[in-house]
Amino acid sequence: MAALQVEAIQLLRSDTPVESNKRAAEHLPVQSHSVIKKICCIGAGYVASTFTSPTSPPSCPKNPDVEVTIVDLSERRIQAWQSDDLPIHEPDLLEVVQSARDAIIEGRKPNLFFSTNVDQAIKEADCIFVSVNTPTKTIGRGQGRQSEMSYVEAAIRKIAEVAEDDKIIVEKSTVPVRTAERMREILAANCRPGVSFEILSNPEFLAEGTAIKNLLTPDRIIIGSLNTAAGLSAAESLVDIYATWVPRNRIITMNLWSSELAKLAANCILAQRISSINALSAICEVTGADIAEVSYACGLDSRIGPKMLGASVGFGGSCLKKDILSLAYIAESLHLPQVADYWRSINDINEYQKDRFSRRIVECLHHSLTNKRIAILGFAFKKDTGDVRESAAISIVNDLVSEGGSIAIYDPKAPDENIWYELESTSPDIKLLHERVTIYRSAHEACVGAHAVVIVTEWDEFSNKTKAKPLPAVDATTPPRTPLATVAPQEGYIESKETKPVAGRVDWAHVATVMRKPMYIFDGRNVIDEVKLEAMGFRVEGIGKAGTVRVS
Ligand SMILES: NC(=O)C1=CN([C@@H]2O[C@H](COP(=O)(O)OP(=O)(O)OC[C@H]3O[C@@H](n4cnc5c(N)ncnc54)[C@H](O)[C@@H]3O)[C@@H](O)[C@H]2O)C=CC1
Ligand SMILES: O=C(O)[C@H]1O[C@H](OP(=O)(O)OP(=O)(O)OC[C@H]2O[C@@H](n3ccc(=O)[nH]c3=O)[C@H](O)[C@@H]2O)[C@H](O)[C@@H](O)[C@@H]1O
Repeated sequence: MAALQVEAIQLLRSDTPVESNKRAAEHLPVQSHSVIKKICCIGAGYVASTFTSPTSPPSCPKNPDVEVTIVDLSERRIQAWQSDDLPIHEPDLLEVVQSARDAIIEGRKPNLFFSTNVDQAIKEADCIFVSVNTPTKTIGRGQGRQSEMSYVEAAIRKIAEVAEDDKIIVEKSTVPVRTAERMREILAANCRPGVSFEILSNPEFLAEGTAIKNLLTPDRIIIGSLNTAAGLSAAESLVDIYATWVPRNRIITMNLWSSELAKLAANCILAQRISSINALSAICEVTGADIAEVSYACGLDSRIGPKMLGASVGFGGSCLKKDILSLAYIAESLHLPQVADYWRSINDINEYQKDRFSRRIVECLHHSLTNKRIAILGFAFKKDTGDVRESAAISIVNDLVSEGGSIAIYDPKAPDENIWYELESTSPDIKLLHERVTIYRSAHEACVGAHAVVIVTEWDEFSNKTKAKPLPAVDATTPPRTPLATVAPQEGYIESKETKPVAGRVDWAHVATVMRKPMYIFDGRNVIDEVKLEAMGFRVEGIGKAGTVRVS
């Protein structure tokens, strides 16, 4: 039997019948539920940032008695969480963590702890969040396509091994649908006699760069459970925790499998919107349509909405690509090849977008980068994070190095070691990479002697647009007075009459004095007001805007 078929049968095999979507709450006797007092979060990565605040004052004064211990196998990560040099860059995160640390000084009971003592934290907790990484597999069957579940499995085995009493286990990591069933099998086979576990799904929807905002005012909290009395009771215990700061109507309980799948679905739909607009950007570049205006026009339809429609050099980050791969693999395992192809095409367009951008740079620079210096502004996969995982910058730098260019990188937050790690693990020639690539401490330094500047991340400091209040809501019955062409569609931006450089931002007039001529800017994020910069002598090539060359 084909391997995939076996897997499909395994995936569909169910020791318990597939629970119906209808909540059983109204059919089951109302049970009292336990009160969660001690939480353990396994995995001290990005998602752990969501555990730093809500259960600790002042953000949530109603939860002062709930203790949270965040554990990790990595001593280095835990030490960083305990210092002022946190392991991740996230706006407002340090203040939140410091506020929890200030508890003792202010006479409050400390309730946020970081530790490498995983066993002890598991033993003491009544609720354990599994927040470990689930990257795409790099070895074995399903490599490059399937989610690597070994970290989740190790965490579950550890819980089974050390737990001495009943626990609620919460899937916080993004996992394939029906993972909870596999967890249940592992727990049942390995736990101590008399100990029982209830598994909930509570996917995380934070976006990096806005983690604290998403935490404090989430669009929704999803809690999935089995439709059993014990499952519903565990879900209610978790609802109680969130309900101390999230309005009750935003906390949605549902069937376990729906919750697991909803997380993957949400990321795939978000990525699908970006690939849709990026596919349209290619049409804009050859027709004279402007992707910013197209996106704005589409986003005004209330059924579509304006978010996640920003054309770009391609989406990055640790999750969108891998979650699409995971969903496609699940579809394939379920013998739904058309469904798998549909989702994979979203990643295909993303690769195409990155490749098109690299080729456009090379073609504009007369098909050769030999003896040419290219400044790369931004290496993180988006602004307000230092995370470089799957950033579009990785393939662009590798492409430009292989074309003979010398590359000068600047990013305000991405750690040098992470930039090197990503480049080295994808480079076809590491020696050449080190000969050709240098990382600089400022955008101005990186631009000295450059033949071209490539903006890969939309950090505010690279933009020459003035950030202003969002555009007023449009009354559908009255046409806007401002002609569309002068309304910048990116949320929160309007055209500025400002000509002087804004403090803390790149001084493009200065950059014009240090670059080689002709001066190209390849704006992979459309953060540049090209009219102003072209007046200074730059040639600006934006995404989805008619440019010098046609790249298909
Ligand atoms: N990064 C993000 O913004 C979001 C991530 N997610 C999902 O959340 C999960 C975690 O993501 P990140 O926080 O980005 O991962 P990460 O890679 O930043 O952190 C995971 C941490 O788990 C630790 N770990 C792995 N196995 C362990 C074990 N057995 N015991 C103790 N610690 C262990 C690792 O050392 C690492 O520090 C993934 O499934 C991801 O898809 C979901 C929403 C947002
Ligand atoms: O599961 C996850 O990890 C998270 O993945 C994404 O969050 P994140 O990857 O942090 O950031 P996004 O804001 O979604 O951006 C992803 C990529 O798309 C790009 N993007 C975003 C928006 C847009 O309009 N255009 C665009 O190209 C960004 O620059 C970035 O490279 C989702 O937005 C979160 O809801 C989800 O929880």
